[in-house]
Amino acid sequence: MSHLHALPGYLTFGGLRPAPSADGTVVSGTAATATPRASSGPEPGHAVEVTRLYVRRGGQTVLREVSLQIPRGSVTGLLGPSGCGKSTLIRSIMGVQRISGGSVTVLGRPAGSPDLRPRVGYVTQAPALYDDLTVDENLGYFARLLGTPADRVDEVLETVDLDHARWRLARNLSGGQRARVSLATALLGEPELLVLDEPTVGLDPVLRRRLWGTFEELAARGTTLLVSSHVMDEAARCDELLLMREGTLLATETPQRLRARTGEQDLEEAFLRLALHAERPARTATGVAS
Ligand SMILES: Nc1ncnc2c1ncn2[C@@H]1O[C@H](COP(=O)(O)OP(=O)(O)OP(=O)(O)O)[C@@H](O)[C@H]1O
Repeated sequence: MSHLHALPGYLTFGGLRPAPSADGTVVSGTAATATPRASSGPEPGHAVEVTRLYVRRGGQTVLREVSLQIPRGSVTGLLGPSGCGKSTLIRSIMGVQRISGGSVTVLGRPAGSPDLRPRVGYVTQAPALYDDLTVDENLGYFARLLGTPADRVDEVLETVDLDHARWRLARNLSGGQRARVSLATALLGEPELLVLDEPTVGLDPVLRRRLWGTFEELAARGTTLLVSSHVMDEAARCDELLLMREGTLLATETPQRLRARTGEQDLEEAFLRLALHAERPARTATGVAS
């Protein structure tokens, strides 16, 4: 499973005490001091290009022949059932996963390149916070590292609806609240690519909707977002969908194209239809990866 790298968001390790991840892993290569971008609007080209990616974990091939492109300035949803390989693909994109074949290019550079650190933000499923600091202190600490104006902390706390918990110690927060602080930390700056591994797990529908609104606003300003989820109703909020199953990419579609292609209005039904096609290779539809 994925783990937050040393610091949530896109912060440097230099001279810092790394926050613990769930399994004690401390991963470099995804964090750095970030300067908010002055320009807005997407740059040309793809933010992420994955070509014929293979990954083995625990003696099993968990990603097979995965190829995809993620356009800049979009919200791309990475969807599929639990265990299909979403986190592993994300880890590969972040350059923290050993790969056994293929290539992964991020913002024109090999995944994990040190110079990507200020340009990429990453929030994993396991929030990593400083438990002995309050929410305000956690966010203030990262804001100072980023050189972000102090009032940005107010904004991100409002975005994740945690104003009321501002003065509480991180260790006393619920799991959902901790996840929201982690996300707030990642929102402090403005990375070119923001990768969020199941950011809405455990959140109530109102907050989920608000966060998806935030993702769309960020994309409108030129940020590329890759958001994994196994909740298919979130797929409708995405510009592009990467649909995974059992370590393979079933399809890359917009929600509209997916509905048209399968004849299903409900995206969950559409996904199931694609999955059934994949189980019958002889009848695989055009463009559906085997
Ligand atoms: N550390 C590990 N060692 C061995 N196998 C692993 C490890 N982590 C994950 N796997 C396996 O790799 C496969 C893909 O796991 P991954 O965490 O990428 O799935 P996922 O789609 O993100 O799942 P979820 O939605 O439950 O988070 C699964 O079969 C899982 O059991």
